[in-house]
Amino acid sequence: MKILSAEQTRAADQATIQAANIRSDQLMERAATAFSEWLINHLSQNAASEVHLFCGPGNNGGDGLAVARQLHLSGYAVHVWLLPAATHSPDFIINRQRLPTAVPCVELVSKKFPTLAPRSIIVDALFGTGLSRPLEGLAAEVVQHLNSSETAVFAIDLPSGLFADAPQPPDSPVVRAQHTVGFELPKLAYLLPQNAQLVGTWEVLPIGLNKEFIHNAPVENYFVDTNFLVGRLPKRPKFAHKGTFGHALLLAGSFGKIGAAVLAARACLHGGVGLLTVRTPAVGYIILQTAVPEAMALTDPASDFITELPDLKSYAAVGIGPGLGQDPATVEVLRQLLQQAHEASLPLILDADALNLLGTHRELLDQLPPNTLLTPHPKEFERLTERAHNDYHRLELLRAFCRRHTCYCVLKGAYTALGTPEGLLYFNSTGNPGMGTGGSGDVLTGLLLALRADQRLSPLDAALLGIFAHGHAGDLAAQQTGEAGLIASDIVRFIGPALAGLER
Ligand SMILES: NC(=O)C1=CN([C@@H]2O[C@H](COP(=O)(O)OP(=O)(O)OC[C@H]3O[C@@H](n4cnc5c(N)ncnc54)[C@H](OP(=O)(O)O)[C@@H]3O)[C@@H](O)[C@H]2O)[C@@H](O)CC1
Ligand SMILES: Nc1ncnc2c1ncn2[C@@H]1O[C@H](COP(=O)(O)OP(=O)(O)O)[C@@H](O)[C@H]1O
Ligand SMILES: [K+]
Repeated sequence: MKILSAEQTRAADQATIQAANIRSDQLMERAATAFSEWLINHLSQNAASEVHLFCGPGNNGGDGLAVARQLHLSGYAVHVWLLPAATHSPDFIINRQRLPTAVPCVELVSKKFPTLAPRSIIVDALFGTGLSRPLEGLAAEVVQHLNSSETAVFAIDLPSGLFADAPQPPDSPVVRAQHTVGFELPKLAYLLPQNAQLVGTWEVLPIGLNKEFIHNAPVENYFVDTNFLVGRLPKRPKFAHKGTFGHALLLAGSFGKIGAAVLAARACLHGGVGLLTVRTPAVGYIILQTAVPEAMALTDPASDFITELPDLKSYAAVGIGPGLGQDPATVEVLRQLLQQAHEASLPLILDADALNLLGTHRELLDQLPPNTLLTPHPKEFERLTERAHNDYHRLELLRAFCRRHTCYCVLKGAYTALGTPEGLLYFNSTGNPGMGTGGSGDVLTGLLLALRADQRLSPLDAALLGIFAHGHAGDLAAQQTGEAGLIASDIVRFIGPALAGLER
């Protein structure tokens, strides 16, 4: 799915109105109906005594008024509270007129805000994508009042005060919603950690926005769901053999961290690689051969760290980093790997300590072969770049980093973001907080290595499929283990089922 800017969302509205030959108030009615149906469905499980709708002067307020009418006609006890304004949008005015007189509708007055009965709910329809500046004055007071009440808030399109695709100044008032319900496509604001307490859980409802407009809209951000990827993983041909799927080399582990190599190796095998060779320090030999008999062990002469780069000529892709440690000899291995992989156009994946080494030896960043895939968590990313002021800034750093180094970079977390050399960002939709557990990232590296070794996949598809399947495997595992009980090995067990759903 594409993520449109606030401006493009308005243009999509207009394109839909023209192409479908409908009036703008008819499109508003669609949006309001979708929201009302969602809310009624939601409330049937959590009975509410009263619904209080707080409506602003624009189309977000117009949506709120249409929802108020629909809920009233469905038998709900509804109260409308209007934010006074000098001007109102035409569709606000139409829906104000359509509001049945039986619905109490009152203008908000400073310091005389309504006290809400227990078990009532709030619908926040003050401001949506048309927010043009931070809230102040009466609007800010209303937001503070809503946030201080114990009542659950359901936001239409955006929690009021939050910009759809830009940061607001620190401490500017924003509604804290339990749920945010948007239309057709997700907004960038939904996906950022800094907005988690404001947006709450979210979903988007289809309202038939013009497909052609969306198809042609140039965007920098995508939201990757099942539909986006399904069919992108090639099936394994009948007469395929292990050579078809590539031979991967994994350099991982150090004394005390051979487990990281084991996890990445298992994930790589479950990711469908044809052959896997693992380079660990000598201390890892018996552990690896015992824990992962399917992998070949190519042990380093040194006991505790990797100190020598093996010959690379048989491999289709190389992954380096999980549990690697940061011994000076390992830096030289990384330096040689970057150089030789560049010469041989060998796909590379860099994770964990390989990234930390890049952070302390920044000159190596200029040696990254084109299309290298890096998988930092935010702290590792900071070591490669700089400290971000906020989540939007971090995403711009990611875009710039990928452009500058012609690389793919996976910024891990909830809604993991993949940056591409073109400066595009792809946000992943799968995964759960149970995956915040040691070794989850090693599993991702192994899986990505398998997909990069498969020559049938582009670098972009390999990365997107790997990130999505990793999160989905975590979700499948959590159904059995619960989130707290989830460990990285559980993710590995579900890689197969997660990939199967994506096959062509
Ligand atoms: N395609 C879709 O997704 C569809 C979207 N739809 C709905 O439309 C919504 C967008 O509506 P919208 O464009 O009218 O903007 P909205 O958010 O109501 O605010 C604009 C008003 O607020 C005012 N204002 C702004 N900032 C302010 C501030 N800080 N403090 C005070 N005032 C401020 C601004 O005035 P001005 O900036 O001109 O001074 C103007 O009066 C969208 O979120 C969704 O709910 C559906 O109906 C149909 C399909
Ligand atoms: N709250 C979350 N929601 C979704 N995915 C998560 C969440 N927390 C962690 N993950 C995923 O788990 C993995 C953790 O990686 P990382 O931090 O490198 O762990 P480790 O270093 O322990 O292996 C990443 O792929 C990340 O996207
Ligand atoms: K709103």
